[in-house]
Amino acid sequence: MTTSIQGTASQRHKAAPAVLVLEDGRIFRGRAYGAVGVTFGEAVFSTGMTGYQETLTDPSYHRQVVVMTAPHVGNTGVNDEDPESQQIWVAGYVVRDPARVPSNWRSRRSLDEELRKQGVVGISGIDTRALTRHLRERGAMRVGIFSGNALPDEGTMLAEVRQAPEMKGANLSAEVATKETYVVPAIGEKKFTVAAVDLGIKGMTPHRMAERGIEVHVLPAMASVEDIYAVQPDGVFFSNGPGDPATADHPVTVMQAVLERGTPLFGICFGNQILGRALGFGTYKLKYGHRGINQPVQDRTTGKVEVTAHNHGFAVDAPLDKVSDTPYGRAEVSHVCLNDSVVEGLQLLDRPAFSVQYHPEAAAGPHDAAYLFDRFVSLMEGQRA
Ligand SMILES: NC(=O)CC[C@H](N)C(=O)O
Repeated sequence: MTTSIQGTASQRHKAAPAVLVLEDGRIFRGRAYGAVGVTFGEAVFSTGMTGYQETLTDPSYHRQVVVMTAPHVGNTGVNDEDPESQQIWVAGYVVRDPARVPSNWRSRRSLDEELRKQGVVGISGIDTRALTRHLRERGAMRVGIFSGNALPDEGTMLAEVRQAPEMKGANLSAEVATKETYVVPAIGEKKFTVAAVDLGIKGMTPHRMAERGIEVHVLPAMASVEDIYAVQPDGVFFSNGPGDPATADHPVTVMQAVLERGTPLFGICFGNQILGRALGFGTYKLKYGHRGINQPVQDRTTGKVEVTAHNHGFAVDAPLDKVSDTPYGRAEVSHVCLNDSVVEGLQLLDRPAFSVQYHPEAAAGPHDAAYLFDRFVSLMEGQRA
């Protein structure tokens, strides 16, 4: 144990210098954390104090550099049970004060080690509170992290950041989704079959369905309507995922065909934005998004407030105060964020379809919204009755 403490401390002492450069010219200097190198992405902040493994492995974070507002990160190390996908997806990782000694009965290795193993460039030792306040004031923006002993001058780094692609207009689902269909079997007795379109799905989502007796066929992002109906689904699901929903034309068209047929439909996060578009609403980029595990959302059908996990930078532009007429019948905003009145859920009144912008699978996060998976089951039961 003593050796590992000394080892970690001396490694950190020796960590190469690192610089974080925002596209508006603001610069933070710290030390390399994880892999040494260069990375670019969209700078976003997450306020979750726990669940860093789930955050890092959520495919929706593809091409984003995540700033953790919690000052201590890595305290419980890295285990083999909590990842939400096969790899870390964040483009870069920004922490204030990494754990010197990870400690947890499930821990297999340190977070620093895992980031290095997976080639994820990070930075530590910077004022993440100041950085977060900056992003709140100026909005999410492009960022670069540069680490190593021979760094380019500031002007060169800034020019490189400004050449990196923006999140607005990015079409990324196919880069993270499965290439082949796979099946997550029902736990216990099988009651339903669901076709889940993988736009960047988190592992906990099919698991939450499997727990309810659903056999989940996870299909690639570019799956066709025929591919979906080939599995004879009782319901169709559209997952979370990275990128700008305004670019996701293929899933929108596919979803419209599902709505047309009246198959029970459920969407989470990107899936909610796809439903918004399928109904004819627009989407827009939020100034700095919602990312964390304690966002208050009101379910407008019951009036109940739930504390929920979020990870979204875009939102649906639908009217809060009226029922809308759409090509698939009447639709309404079912959930709303109590911090800023952003649309957090949609439901159709004449067809069995609904979606939420946040994460009822709760990985990580509170379980307040688990009832939404039961609502999906009720829709499928209703269709059979
Ligand atoms: N978690 C998600 O599905 C995110 C959806 C979309 N990429 C956004 O940022 O809003």
